[in-house]
Amino acid sequence: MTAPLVIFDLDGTLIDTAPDLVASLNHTIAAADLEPVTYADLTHLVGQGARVMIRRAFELREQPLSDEAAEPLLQRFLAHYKAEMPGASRPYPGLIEAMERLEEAGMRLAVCTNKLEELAIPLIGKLGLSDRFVTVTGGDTFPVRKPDAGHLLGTIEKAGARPEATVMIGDSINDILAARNAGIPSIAVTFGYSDVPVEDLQPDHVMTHFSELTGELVRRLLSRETQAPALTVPA
Ligand SMILES: O=C(O)COP(=O)(O)O
Ligand SMILES: [Mg+2]
Repeated sequence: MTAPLVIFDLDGTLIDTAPDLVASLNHTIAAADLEPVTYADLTHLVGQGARVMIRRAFELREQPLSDEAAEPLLQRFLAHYKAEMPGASRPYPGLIEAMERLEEAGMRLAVCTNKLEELAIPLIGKLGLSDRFVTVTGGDTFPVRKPDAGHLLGTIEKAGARPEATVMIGDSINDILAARNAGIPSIAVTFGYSDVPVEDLQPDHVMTHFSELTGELVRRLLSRETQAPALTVPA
């Protein structure tokens, strides 16, 4: 039997990257004389990677952005973000202990993020987390990205795991929809960058702190089909 796999989203789930995303985005859009964005704005901008984040910032400020103008702005963002990395970004409280618990329970861990690989992989490395994950896939690893099921299924395949034995943990609609599209259980964290209450996304479980993440919880979510008959009311 293959070991269960727990897949984590990155921004807003594993790592609190918001201050650095806001700083690099504001550095980027300042070149086009756009007003800086705030943390509250970020919840509407983040989720589909840097290119989309820049485009959404222009939409927020009701400014046009041509494809030709977007490319140098993306390069400006990447250069700034890479130069500062890891900046103020830190793992969320309790993450390391939670990962250790899952490893001790015989589970394997992976990352599935819409962040570009060239940002995600070094960031995880600089925070000393690389050895924890069997694979890290980014928004540009496959032809599709979250919420497309292909991103999660591709991550599962790279990890040598099976969809039936995988749980997804994330902070946004992209993560919960990707899990639903791939037919795997999802855990939504409340401490990330969702622009709606995560309960509204109807994940299989809601988590307010990593202290709640145990092997027992993962196993319970994986066996939900077998649990379902026990919940039916006898005639
Ligand atoms: O950087 C983004 O826009 C999204 O990244 P995430 O998928 O790790 O949340
Ligand atoms: Mg996220």
